[in-house]
Amino acid sequence: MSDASYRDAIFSTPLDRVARFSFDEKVVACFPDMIRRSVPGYGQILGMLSLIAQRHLRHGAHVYDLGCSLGASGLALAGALAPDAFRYTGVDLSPAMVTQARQTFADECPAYAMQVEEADIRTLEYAPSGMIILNFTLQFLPAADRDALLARLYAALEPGGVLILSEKTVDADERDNAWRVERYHDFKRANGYSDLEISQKRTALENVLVPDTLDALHGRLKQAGFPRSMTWFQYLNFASLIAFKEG
Ligand SMILES: Nc1ncnc2c1ncn2[C@@H]1O[C@H](C[S@+](CC[C@H]([NH3+])C(=O)[O-])CC(=O)[O-])[C@@H](O)[C@H]1O
Ligand SMILES: O=C(O)C(=O)Cc1ccccc1
Repeated sequence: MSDASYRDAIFSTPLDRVARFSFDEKVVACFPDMIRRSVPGYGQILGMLSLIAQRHLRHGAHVYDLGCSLGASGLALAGALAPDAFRYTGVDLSPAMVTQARQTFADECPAYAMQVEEADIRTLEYAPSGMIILNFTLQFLPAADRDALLARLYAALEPGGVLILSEKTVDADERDNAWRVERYHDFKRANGYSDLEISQKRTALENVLVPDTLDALHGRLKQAGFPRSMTWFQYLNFASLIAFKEG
């Protein structure tokens, strides 16, 4: 069964050497469980994405979902909007994610215009769009590539378009950061992860997921050309921002 989803147990046994985290077949097989148990507010962010789309998208506009993984944002949009309300392009670099996302759209919403491309979002040629979603993706790019991508996305947005940027964040203040990270680990423990799983995943994500501060994220958006951005959601060290291209 291609769309079976398993409980995330990737870091549950002691590993001699913890490899860098990667979005491979093993992660794909348990990804829905992993992201739901590891990202505070993930479901609420997806729910709000479709309400934001309903308010901001002109009828028939194009939506990009960059680093779409299994296409959860696309499914949320298709669950709330009519088939002719939008056209969707999900983009991901992981072949295993792309294969599974395509299958999910074919099974779950065949009447909708849902495309999935296997590509690097840093080099893709962008078509004009009304909404661009970066749901926990920018954090995986080398820091040096982030501003250039955001500037290209600003250019691709139509006047009146919006960018949604969800990210794990870090606090500039060390004590605040320690408190938030400790409560995040409590959140993971409450969701069934052991101390070993928490610690090995933390090692696997070192230098792979490099979080910015909220201030740095707003600064990047300004630098990219966005005259206005807001943090519309925050839960511990996870946040979602909206940036507007005035039209
Ligand atoms: N350069 C790149 N180009 C394209 N894709 C990339 C690149 N780098 C990483 N990715 C892809 O970005 C995704 C990040 S997960 C997004 C969750 C999803 N948005 C969700 O709402 O479920 C975040 C997480 O797991 O925390 C992975 O699928 C990578 O393959
Ligand atoms: O689990 C973590 O520590 C996270 O930061 C969230 C996450 C979720 C899914 C893949 C990678 C990171």
